[in-house]
Amino acid sequence: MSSSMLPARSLAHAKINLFLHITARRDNGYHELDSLAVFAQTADLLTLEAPCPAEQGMSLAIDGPFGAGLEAGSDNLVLRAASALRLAASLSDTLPAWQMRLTKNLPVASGIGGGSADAAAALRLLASAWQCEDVDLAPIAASLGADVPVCIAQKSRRMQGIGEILVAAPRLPRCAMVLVNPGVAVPTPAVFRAWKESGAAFRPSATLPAQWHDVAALAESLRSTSNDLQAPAIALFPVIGEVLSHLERSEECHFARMSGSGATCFGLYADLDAACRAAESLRAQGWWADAGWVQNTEDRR
Ligand SMILES: C[C@](O)(CO)[C@H](O)COP(=O)(O)OP(=O)(O)OC[C@H]1O[C@@H](n2ccc(N)nc2=O)[C@H](O)[C@@H]1O
Ligand SMILES: Nc1ncnc2c1ncn2[C@@H]1O[C@H](COP(=O)(O)OP(=O)(O)OP(=O)(O)O)[C@@H](O)[C@H]1O
Repeated sequence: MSSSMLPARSLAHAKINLFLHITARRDNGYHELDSLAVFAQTADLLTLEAPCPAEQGMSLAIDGPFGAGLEAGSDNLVLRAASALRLAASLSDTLPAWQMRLTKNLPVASGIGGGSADAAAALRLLASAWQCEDVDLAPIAASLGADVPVCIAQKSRRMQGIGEILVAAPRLPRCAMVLVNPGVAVPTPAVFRAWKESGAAFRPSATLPAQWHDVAALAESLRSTSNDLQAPAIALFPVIGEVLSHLERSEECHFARMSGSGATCFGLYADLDAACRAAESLRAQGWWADAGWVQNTEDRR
């Protein structure tokens, strides 16, 4: 990448699970899923600000509304992604390192895959900066976390296996979405554990049509699916139930559910103005709320 192309930026969009069925458990303790992941308009922003000599090493600065409290050390998924790419692509130690900046707009540990989206953005940007675009990012992504593979392309996808099997999603209608987070950080392993301890049965994969023509049809289909992690997450964090009732009562909301392992919940609307009004009333509860279009739907590719 020439310095005239700097800074290089990538948006890391929030991933939302419209449904999530737990279909099996692997010997390593991970769960097999059937899930429909879509991407919200709201996003973190990752920037490659400047190259620096290799011996200085990669560095990460973090700002943004959810930046405080997020460590910028080697455990950060952005730096873990950089190391994993270097290793997998057998890159020379003499390649320049980068000063990177993460603007953290998405709540942390909130079921919308913010850290995974950041890791995927780092893989995309650094593969270009280090001119190794021909390296297959999928296995590197999978080694970083179950949600990272789907965040590479940031397109609506059916996620299966533990998240590494990505298949085409039905065609989605133009759809506005509200995201609401009540400010509790939810550790994903604890919610999977609570699901297991509840004794719930595995659920079959969902049966979906090839497309949905409008939000009402999408909502009708989603009612025959489930987020199997929602009940255990509510048992651990009852405020999630309150968030859902507020969303369900908002005007013109077709459907509300928790995403991933929570605590963020989403509402679906045909109209962006209705979604913006709902987000405003949810913010009045003291919660983080965002309204925007679902990405890559029929008329928004
Ligand atoms: C709940 C989802 O967000 C749905 O998209 C993902 O399945 C979780 O993705 P993630 O946060 O990237 O997950 P990882 O960081 O790989 O795993 C965190 C922990 O969640 C549990 N885990 C995760 C994914 C999965 N398919 N089965 C699991 O049991 C495991 O206890 C694991 O140790
Ligand atoms: N760049 C990052 N952004 C957010 N969290 C990060 C990052 N790097 C490391 N982490 C750690 O990863 C954990 C999960 O964060 P993340 O925000 O991705 O959770 P999540 O939204 O629940 O993800 P998922 O929906 O994939 O389960 C947090 O405990 C956090 O400390």
